[in-house]
Amino acid sequence: MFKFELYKKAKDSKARLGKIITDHGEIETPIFMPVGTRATVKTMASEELKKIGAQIILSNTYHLFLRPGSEIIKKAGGLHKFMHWDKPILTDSGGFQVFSLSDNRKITEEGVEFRSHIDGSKKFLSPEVSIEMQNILGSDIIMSFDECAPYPASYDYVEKSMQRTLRWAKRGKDFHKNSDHQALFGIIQGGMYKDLRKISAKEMVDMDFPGYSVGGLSVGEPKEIMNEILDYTTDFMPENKPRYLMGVGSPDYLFEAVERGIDMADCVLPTRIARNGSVITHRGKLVIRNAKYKEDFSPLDQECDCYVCRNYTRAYIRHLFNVDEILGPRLATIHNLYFLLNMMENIRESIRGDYFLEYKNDFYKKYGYN
Ligand SMILES: C=CCOC(=O)Nc1nc2cc3[nH]c(NC)nc3cc2c(=O)[nH]1
Ligand SMILES: [Zn+2]
Repeated sequence: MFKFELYKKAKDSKARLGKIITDHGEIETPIFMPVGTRATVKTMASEELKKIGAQIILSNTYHLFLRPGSEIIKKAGGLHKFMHWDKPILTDSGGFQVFSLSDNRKITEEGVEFRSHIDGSKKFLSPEVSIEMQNILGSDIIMSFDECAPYPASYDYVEKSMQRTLRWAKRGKDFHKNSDHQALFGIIQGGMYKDLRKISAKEMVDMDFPGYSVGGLSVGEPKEIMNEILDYTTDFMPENKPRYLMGVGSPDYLFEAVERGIDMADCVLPTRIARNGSVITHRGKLVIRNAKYKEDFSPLDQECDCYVCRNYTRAYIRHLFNVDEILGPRLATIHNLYFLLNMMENIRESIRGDYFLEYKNDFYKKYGYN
């Protein structure tokens, strides 16, 4: 099943409190979703993800389509069993990955021909192939096959791309049979052009998807433009369905998205920067390899109660990175994920108690945002 319950709308912004109910459990929103590109949130076992409070994780259809391939996932009984994760999973359509990972691709009305970035072999993705693969993965939320227009892009290019993405969405919806167990989201495109965003949103809403994403953002555009387009677009999205913004994951971008009515977000950032020693704390980001932490026996973040901050010191974690010990990236990943998941819990509390904007401003001041 798939249901979204809207609990509360903030008084001071478009922030809202909700709950998504799926076959594999419930998700309190607003939510941050850790990314597990190749059926693993890098360095994390699924039990550890549960312990730090992850309610839902992402995985990428494009990558799993190439390796291990749909046959093996099918034999494993689907992605939940394959990776031993029994909570909700969201998979992408493969669109964004094809456009960002493989070169010499050819986009036609039918779909996208491309060469695998692994072995250069010819591959083809289309709305139907993408839905079929996501059906095999068995994820609880699946995405329409779309084109994320590059930034910058001409009005004409974005208009044609957005119209094709609408036709692709319709084909995917008609092809998808398992909608009681796998909710197919529509993806609103339209680049940085408000009139195209309005058309895309209205046409997508007319197709009556159970949830919607705002695509084509966080692609290098200035933050102000992203916020303006996002604020404009969410006004055309139904209140009673989840709203998902892809590719957003630093504290400020998450606050700004929630403030503009977003319920779900994902990003590789917190786990990617953790692996090279960048740690998110309440006082800003710190680079743990820095020599100044050599004899600093305090926790990564004084105000964090995660497993790492309760048991390990900056000096020790700096040492691990300094000698390239694999425990270093693991501890930094646990902390960064916990930090964002816990921040989202605090955001939900602040909406519940009608002090979201105060919480945001306090957080920004301490973090050192302008
Ligand atoms: C993974 C989620 C499911 O999304 C899709 O199946 N398609 C899709 N993914 C995106 C991912 C993005 N990441 C960023 N910045 C890091 N911008 C993004 C934009 C899109 C987009 O327009 N479409
Ligand atoms: Zn911590």
